[in-house]
Amino acid sequence: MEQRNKIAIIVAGGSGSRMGSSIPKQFLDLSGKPVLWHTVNAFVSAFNDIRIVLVLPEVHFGYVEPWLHEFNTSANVTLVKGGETRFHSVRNGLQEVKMPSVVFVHDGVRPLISTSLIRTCYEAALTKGSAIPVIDMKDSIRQVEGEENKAVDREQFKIIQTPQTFLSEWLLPAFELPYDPLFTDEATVVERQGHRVHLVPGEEANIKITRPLDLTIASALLKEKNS
Ligand SMILES: Nc1ccn([C@@H]2O[C@H](COP(=O)(O)OP(=O)(O)OP(=O)(O)O)[C@@H](O)[C@H]2O)c(=O)n1
Ligand SMILES: C[C@](O)(CO)[C@H](O)COP(=O)(O)O
Repeated sequence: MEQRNKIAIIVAGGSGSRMGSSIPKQFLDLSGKPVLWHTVNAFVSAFNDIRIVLVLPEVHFGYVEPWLHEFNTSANVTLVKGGETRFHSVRNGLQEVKMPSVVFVHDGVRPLISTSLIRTCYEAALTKGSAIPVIDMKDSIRQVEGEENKAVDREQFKIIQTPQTFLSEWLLPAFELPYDPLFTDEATVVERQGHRVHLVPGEEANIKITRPLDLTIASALLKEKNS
């Protein structure tokens, strides 16, 4: 199979308002290392020829410099300034994609991503153009409209994860579209450009650290993973 350059855009440009911590959640401690360290480590462990683009608020560049050298030996890590929304942070990161590549876009706050899911996304994107990890819903869901609410069939819905992975020739033109608040992930942007996105099975453990409880869960999952 054809091989491609691999580039991971890890977005960590948010402020973590739902976490409510004094420093953004991507820099909080998770089992002795910053959350973001675990995320970068997963990509570097998946491929030894991957390039990492780390998108951060400029004021926080100093937070990663103490440990970045650990990864700069095996991977080439570039720091890029974050944007106003996740979409703008991804767009800033994409400026670094200058050659035909498979591009992973991953939330910096999903530190439990496995190397096998990263590799699966790469292979699927090579053949299908894109790979979007999804998991099933396990709760019942209801649609709320004003004062009314009604049950809906959860089999018709999936929970969307990252890394959302694409051939660069799909992703780069899509990110020239004007921003729309509905662009909460890359699949939505690429779909707006006219592509059908390809879903792959995600992982229950690939949680997004959003609120304080998620950090407790991530810590337990990491202990189990490393035991
Ligand atoms: N302007 C932004 C906003 C978000 N992100 C990143 O996108 C990922 C998913 O976003 P989310 O969990 O919503 O993070 P925050 O925006 O930081 O959190 P909150 O919405 O609670 O403020 C995170 O890794 C976050 O750092 C980013 O790079 N740039
Ligand atoms: C990209 C994402 O993680 C897929 O589930 C999600 O859309 C990010 O949403 P957020 O509101 O920025 O946390």
